[in-house]
Amino acid sequence: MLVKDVMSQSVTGVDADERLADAVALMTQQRHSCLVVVEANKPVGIVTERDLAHLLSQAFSQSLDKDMVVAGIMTPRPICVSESMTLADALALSRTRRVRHLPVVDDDNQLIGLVTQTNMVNTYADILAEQARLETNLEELKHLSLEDPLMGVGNRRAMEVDLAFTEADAKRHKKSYAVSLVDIDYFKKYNDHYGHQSGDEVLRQVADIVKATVRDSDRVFRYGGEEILIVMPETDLSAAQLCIERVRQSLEKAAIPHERSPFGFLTVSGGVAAGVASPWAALVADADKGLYEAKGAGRNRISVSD
Ligand SMILES: Nc1nc2c(ncn2[C@@H]2O[C@H](COP(=O)(O)OP(=O)(O)OP(=O)(O)O)[C@@H](O)[C@H]2O)c(=O)[nH]1
Repeated sequence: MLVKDVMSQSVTGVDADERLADAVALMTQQRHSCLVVVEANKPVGIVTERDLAHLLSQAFSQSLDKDMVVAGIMTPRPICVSESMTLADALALSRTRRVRHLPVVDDDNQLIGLVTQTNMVNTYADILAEQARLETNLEELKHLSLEDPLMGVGNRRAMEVDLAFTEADAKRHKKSYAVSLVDIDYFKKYNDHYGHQSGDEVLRQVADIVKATVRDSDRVFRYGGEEILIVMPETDLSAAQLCIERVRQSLEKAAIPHERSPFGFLTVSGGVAAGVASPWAALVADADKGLYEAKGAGRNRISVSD
């Protein structure tokens, strides 16, 4: 935000030898809080309400000279700024130099506007209000977001929407759909041994391998923690088992070192379930049972719950 974005171009420039009475009349008429005194339109002074108040206080003690000229009360050498100065710098200047009015000049020092402290503070208040509004929007957007930022796959909310759609579609077309839960083996030990940050990196790596292995029509979601859920539309149980077995083998081939696993590298276990008219929550529960059995049977394998 620059000075030119907030400055007022309605600024009263007066000659230093203009009659003060006329200048003040002009100021009142135009409802300006200051006059910038110019010589060939170059600011040479400034008369503010404060100067007039000072004059008024003198008027109580002595009679006013009716022919007094503007130069008689102006503050000489006003602090001028260029229109390309940032608002923050202009505000800082007005605060440190204790001036509330900054004439704005061009490269030739010609008066082109005026920026006041009130202008600037009001604009900042507007910016802060706008910022607060944008932050609220961002929070809402994050909430509405459908992607898990760590794994770069769909989040649980996206998963539920997708599963409901896939279930309805399978029922309508009387075609089987399948789900699988895939879980990294000994992941707690991985975190403990390599650190949580490496754990995060490996989660993304595993998600990438899963995405690259399944069919384009299959969809991958983070179910929670280190568990991944795969939705396979138009897929029966045996085809789903083959697909998830390929995922397991892809992980084996990637041979990501895991010193604390008895396999020596990172492995996954999986459970698979399929059905035509089954509610998706029932299929996910069956896949979870299969996963539990695969873990119990020694890990690095795929199971189907009976
Ligand atoms: N780095 C990292 N770790 C996570 C994240 N989410 C969950 N975890 C960790 O994943 C680990 C899961 O541990 P467990 O449920 O005991 O499973 P496990 O150690 O893989 O054991 P098994 O599944 O039985 O082979 C916990 O230590 C969690 O802290 C995450 O986003 N990042």
